Amino acid sequence: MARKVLAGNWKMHKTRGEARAFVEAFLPLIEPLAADRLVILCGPYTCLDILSANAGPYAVGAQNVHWENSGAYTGEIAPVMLTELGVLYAIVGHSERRQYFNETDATVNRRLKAAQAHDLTPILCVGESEALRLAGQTESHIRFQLDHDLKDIDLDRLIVAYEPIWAIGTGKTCAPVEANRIIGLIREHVGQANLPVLYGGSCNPGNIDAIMAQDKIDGVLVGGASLEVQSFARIVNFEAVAVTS
Ligand SMILES: O=C[C@H](O)COP(=O)(O)O
Repeated sequence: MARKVLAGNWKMHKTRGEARAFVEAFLPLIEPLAADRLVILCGPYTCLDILSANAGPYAVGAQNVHWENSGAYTGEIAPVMLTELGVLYAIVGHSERRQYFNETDATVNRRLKAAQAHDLTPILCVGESEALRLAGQTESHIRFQLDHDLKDIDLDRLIVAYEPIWAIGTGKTCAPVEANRIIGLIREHVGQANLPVLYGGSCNPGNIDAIMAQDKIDGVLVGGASLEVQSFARIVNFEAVAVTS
């Protein structure tokens, strides 16, 4: 049985001390972890060793990864620097990277390849802006991203996250039924029946059960609500409920 993925993306939050305090308080709330769940904590680079020291009930992820293993790339992080710290996953192509740091589908593709070459499982983020959604271009935009980002990528070692940009950090969650529909389209377009596809965008303790009740959603990528211990623990401990409509 494929495990449900509950991934927290701390973005540029938490000092080392704060990360240590989070883990100490978090572990008792999620252990013993149900066998059908995989928890991933994607902290800032400066916290990865702290997260790794306590890994087991959860796995450690990074928020990006470069395509070279060394070189004159100021501010970047190499795959081997992450694996040396026990990192197993790396978010690639997050909309904040695309929006603020000029990530393109070409660089996203290079990062995905490098991650896989070094046994990091990438979590590729795709999703449309509000303008694209209003223009009726959600599906075509996502298909374009997938076609370019996933060129020559091993589809057996990949997680995709559908993150509508208009739902990120806004409190405007995509309706679970609609997220389920888009996630179904993503899996179909990629052509990999067992591809894990997550939803991301204003997930919180109040909506997690409804999101996880959808049949095509394999988990969530959580930003703001993963920063607070009780909140992320409630998300990890989501209650599986049957879809009624
Ligand atoms: O990577 C996480 C997403 O950007 C979602 O962030 P959010 O849960 O704060 O909306």
